[in-house]
Amino acid sequence: MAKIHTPIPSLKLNDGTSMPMLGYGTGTAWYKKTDTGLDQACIDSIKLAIGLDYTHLDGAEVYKTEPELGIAIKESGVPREKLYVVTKVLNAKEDVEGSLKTSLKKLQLDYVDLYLIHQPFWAKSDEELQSSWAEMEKLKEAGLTKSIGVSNYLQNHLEAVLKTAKVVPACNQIEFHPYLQHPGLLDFHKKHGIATTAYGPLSAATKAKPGPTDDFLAALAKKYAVSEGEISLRWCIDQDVVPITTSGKEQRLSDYLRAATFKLTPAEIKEMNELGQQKHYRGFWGHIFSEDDRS
Ligand SMILES: NC(=O)C1=CN([C@@H]2O[C@H](COP(=O)(O)OP(=O)(O)OC[C@H]3O[C@@H](n4cnc5c(N)ncnc54)[C@H](O)[C@@H]3O)[C@@H](O)[C@H]2O)C=CC1
Ligand SMILES: O=CCc1c[nH]c2ccccc12
Repeated sequence: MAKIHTPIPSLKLNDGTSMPMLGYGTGTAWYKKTDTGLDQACIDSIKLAIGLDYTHLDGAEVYKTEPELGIAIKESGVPREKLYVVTKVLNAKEDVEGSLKTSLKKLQLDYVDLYLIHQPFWAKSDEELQSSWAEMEKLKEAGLTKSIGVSNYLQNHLEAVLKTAKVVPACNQIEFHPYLQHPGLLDFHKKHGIATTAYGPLSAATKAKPGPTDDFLAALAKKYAVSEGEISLRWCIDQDVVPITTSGKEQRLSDYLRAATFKLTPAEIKEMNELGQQKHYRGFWGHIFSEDDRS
């Protein structure tokens, strides 16, 4: 398949590093409940994504796909430094350094670009959030990761971390789409220089349908001659949010790169946001977040 050569833009993070503004995720479509051995389809899909020019690769220890990610990176032939590799520790109460070292071994890498605490819900107190963050700071200092960040943190979790942090989290990876816009949390991120990365970015165009954005998504897709998925990705990028998507389908992966080829107008973003606010949808962690956690 021919490559689309409009480069994916990068977002400058608060530690001076740059993050490619479209990620390929190895979680939802490839997640293994139990360790069933290497998944060749997952390896092939990651290699395909890298071949298409996806450089931002999102993993996590809990997905059990780090070995596949490591093999795909090796076999892709793309130099390590051209890739942006992310992984996550699920429960930062335990040995965070040991978790990262295990992940690096599985990934066959010396360092990751970004290491995230996957979620804050293991912590029973602010002190636990703060001491786990201090452990993350040591990993950055040791060069095992270029950047450190968090995922699924609410404003109160970030406030606790920031009280004692020497390094401000580089990003917070959250579920983000028109039906889950977190306006308060995004303002807080901006105020503190924390980048937002988005999982579930396609939700309004896929599993959260039908909904109030349906007609507008369709109209924008027609206007820009792209799919509703690409509109959803661009809606993130135009708000400085980095979407992480995934697909086992080559055509979809290739098409998503067209999100780099156009720009929504401020009026279109405003209208999408207003329509999206008429519905609430959360696809992940719903058993843990309360219905009030929409900020
Ligand atoms: N930090 C966290 O707690 C979480 C992180 N993630 C990360 O984000 C990545 C992407 O998350 P997703 O929710 O999968 O992102 P997404 O919203 O981009 O959805 C991608 C899924 O939608 C499906 N899809 C695409 N086009 C479609 C269409 N036209 N009709 C129907 N279905 C379609 C794809 O097959 C794929 O399974 C994960 O792989 C993982 O790396 C995901 C969930 C939670
Ligand atoms: O990262 C979020 C999605 C996900 C996929 N598999 C698991 C297992 C445990 C927590 C979250 C997830």
